[in-house]
Amino acid sequence: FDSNSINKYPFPSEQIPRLSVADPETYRLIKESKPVIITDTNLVGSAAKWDLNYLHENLGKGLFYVYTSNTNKFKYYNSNRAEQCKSFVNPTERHHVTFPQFLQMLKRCSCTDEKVYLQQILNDTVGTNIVDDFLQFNWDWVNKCKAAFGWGQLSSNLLLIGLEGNITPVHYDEQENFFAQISGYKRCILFSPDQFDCLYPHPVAHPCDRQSQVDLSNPDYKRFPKFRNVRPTEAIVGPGDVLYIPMYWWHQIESLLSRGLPPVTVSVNFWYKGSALPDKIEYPLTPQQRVSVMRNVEKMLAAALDDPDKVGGLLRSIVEGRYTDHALS
Ligand SMILES: O=C(O)CCC(=O)C(=O)O
Ligand SMILES: [Fe+2]
Repeated sequence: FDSNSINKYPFPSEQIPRLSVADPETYRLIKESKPVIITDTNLVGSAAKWDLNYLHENLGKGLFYVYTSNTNKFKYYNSNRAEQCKSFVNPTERHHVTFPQFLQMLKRCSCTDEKVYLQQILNDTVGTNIVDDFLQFNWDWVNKCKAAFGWGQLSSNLLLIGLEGNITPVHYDEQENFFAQISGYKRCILFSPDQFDCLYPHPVAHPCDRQSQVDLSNPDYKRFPKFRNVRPTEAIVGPGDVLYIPMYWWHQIESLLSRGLPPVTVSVNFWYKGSALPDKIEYPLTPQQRVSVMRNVEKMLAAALDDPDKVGGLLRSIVEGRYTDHALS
């Protein structure tokens, strides 16, 4: 990758450890819900040949979700909620197209400022060669991890084909993630769930639930003063690397400029449901459990008031002058 293409940010960061699949330390970190780059897993080795030509020939006639953006940012939004919310302006446009149509869109990008990003959950419309490659993923290893960490079911594998320079802005997911890089390089900037207050996510009922309101490249410190305290941990993943993104960990993912051709990055993630609650809750709650509690409170209020716009006012009535100035004593 081209190191000149690495964005500069106004915060210091640490490096995510990079460890072998054979190193016991890898599993200690995953057990503690800490990010780690795992090398030599051969998790998606059978997909190393998934370049645009091979995918074109083998992906089949199904339809793919492709997003277009007039900036290089692809902020996720819930399209059902976006439709209900009149004042919301979609940050990207979503298209449902065949793979050849996606290739056309990629070609067109080279002469406009528009960027495209294919993000499609792998399904049974793919051709037999892709099915064979999929079956040769290192299921033995991931299944062992799933069992060892008590994770729930594999919920999906998202295929991501992005253009260099594409950015997925900072957000968190409610699932465990083995993020497998196939081709090209991505910079992954992660923030632990205890930095919730610094990252100011949109309200839970908002179309951009789970996304931070802060633009990392141009933070509005007036609105988001605590963003000054963020301390991420980051790494660059390349072909063959697997990044463990723990549930509720914030992440921003940036496709770096490649020196070679074609200028695309290919990744497949493995999203797993989190582990079941322990029999006995221990206190203090973990930062992850705290986020989960906050989400539930917001959801209950939105449902009870039957109007997400009224949640803020009610929360203010509870808090202001009552929990703001005094300790409980
Ligand atoms: O690779 C990307 O651009 C985003 C991936 C992501 O956010 C995820 O796998 O959870
Ligand atoms: Fe994500």
